[in-house]
Amino acid sequence: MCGVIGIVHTDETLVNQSIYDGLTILQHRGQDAAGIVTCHNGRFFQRKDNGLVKDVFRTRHMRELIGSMGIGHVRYPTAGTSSSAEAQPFYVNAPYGIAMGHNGNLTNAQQLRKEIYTQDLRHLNTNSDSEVLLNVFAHELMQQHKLKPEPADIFAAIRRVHERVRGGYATVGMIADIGVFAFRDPYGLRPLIVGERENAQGKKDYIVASESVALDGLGFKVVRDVAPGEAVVMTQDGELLFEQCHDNPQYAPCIFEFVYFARPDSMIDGISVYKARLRMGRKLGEKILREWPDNDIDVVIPIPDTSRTSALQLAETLGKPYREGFIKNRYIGRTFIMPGQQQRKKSVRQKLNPVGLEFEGKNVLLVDDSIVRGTTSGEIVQMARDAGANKVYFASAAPPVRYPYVYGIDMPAASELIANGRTVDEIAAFIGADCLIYQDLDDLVDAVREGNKVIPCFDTSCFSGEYVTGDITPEYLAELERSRHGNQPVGDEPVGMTNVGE
Ligand SMILES: O=P(O)(O)OC[C@H]1O[C@H](OP(=O)(O)OP(=O)(O)O)[C@H](O)[C@@H]1O
Ligand SMILES: NC(=O)CC[C@H](N)C(=O)O
Ligand SMILES: [Mg+2]
Repeated sequence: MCGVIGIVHTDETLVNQSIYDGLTILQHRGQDAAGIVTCHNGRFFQRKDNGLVKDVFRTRHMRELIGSMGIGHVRYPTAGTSSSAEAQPFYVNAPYGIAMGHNGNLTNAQQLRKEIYTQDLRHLNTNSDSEVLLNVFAHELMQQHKLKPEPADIFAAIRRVHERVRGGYATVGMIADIGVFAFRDPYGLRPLIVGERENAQGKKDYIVASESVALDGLGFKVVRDVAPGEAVVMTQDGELLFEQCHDNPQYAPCIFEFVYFARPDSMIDGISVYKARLRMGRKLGEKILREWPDNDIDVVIPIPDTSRTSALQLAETLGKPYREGFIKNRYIGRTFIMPGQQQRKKSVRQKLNPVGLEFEGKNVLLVDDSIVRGTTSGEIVQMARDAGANKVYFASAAPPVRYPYVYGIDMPAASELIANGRTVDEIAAFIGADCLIYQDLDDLVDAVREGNKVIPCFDTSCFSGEYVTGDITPEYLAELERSRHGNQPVGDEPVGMTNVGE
């Protein structure tokens, strides 16, 4: 899950610091690479590389990122490789000069790649699906045949993008000397929200970002979420224009954003992530009371960070004490989005350490938001036992993850998923828990949907195997598994156009 951001300052103050700060707020969506492109007098200025935001941008880079509008990206690779050549935003010079950052995953990238070479006569320099998306957009904008594009031309090009592209995409781009634009796939799989604030000159500055927390942190007020299939253009002249660019959009946001990805203090599609997680905890607690009324749980312990919110409410529902039995090393990031199983496994032990007195002689219920590869749960159950727990029970606020995810979360191989082909008892045995309780899918959907009943459904593909885009075949999944199993080694990098002279 990557994070995207675009800002236009209409009073012409520099935008670089705002984008940097926004990317820092969105860091939880991607820890592998970061990039900023700004625009000044029709020229783009770019800095991108592998690393966290604080490491990629030094003062010398920030000084050179001039201009009052810009876009930024934090990356968690889900296609291509983790090479710095695939850090975003990407850039093409024709037409006009366009830079673009993408959150999501295209499911017809291979087909588009061929079309781009053979029909559009354009060049791709990396294995990234985001570079594909940019080139489709650029080609379609070129087809409008304008010396200077109007917002209507940008919307027309995005309409064509929706016709050609399949998959998940929340995209933020910038056209030199024109402005920032953004669009969301016709299912709204990935989140995207627009905000505005008054600047010192009494004019409006505009922002578009993956999550509302970025707006909060930078002092912007929410205008609204970008609707599925919709696009927004924010010009340097101070215009903010929305247009629906798809004939048949269908709201089906990814439910995993609410389970794990998004920050709890974000609002996505009108739903408070925090409240959704509280409801997940309550529903899971009610299930435990229903199915195991005479349980002998002494204490509820969350596995930091993400499960804290649901674990708190679960404990309250059970009427059991909630204790912070694991202390998280604040300098270690999210393990699930790290590339490579070895790094993920090592990081769990470095990241979490038990407080012995919360475990000694007790029957503990450990709560996590989800169990995906079982990297965290396997290690944690053992740590609880080593710390002296009597019984170790485990609860997951999400149902078993049994199917690959194809719209922008890196779980491409069914064989990597601990719940694939295993019963709940087998999973419990695998992670070494005395008992394992999963949330039911209907309860998860209800917990999220209660926040905004207007949303008819969610993409629940990793739990249900039902893919909302309707184009995911067993052959596609087999090829995906073959190409991405275990994450591609960085040594397989394509030779991309990298930053030089740093
Ligand atoms: O079964 P697994 O493959 O281990 O994946 C699931 C775990 O990974 C995530 O934690 P992560 O450390 O990424 O982030 P967090 O600190 O936000 O909980 C998630 O919250 C689970 O704890
Ligand atoms: N997590 C994402 O949104 C990834 C975007 C894009 N597919 C990439 O791999 O760079
Ligand atoms: Mg976690």
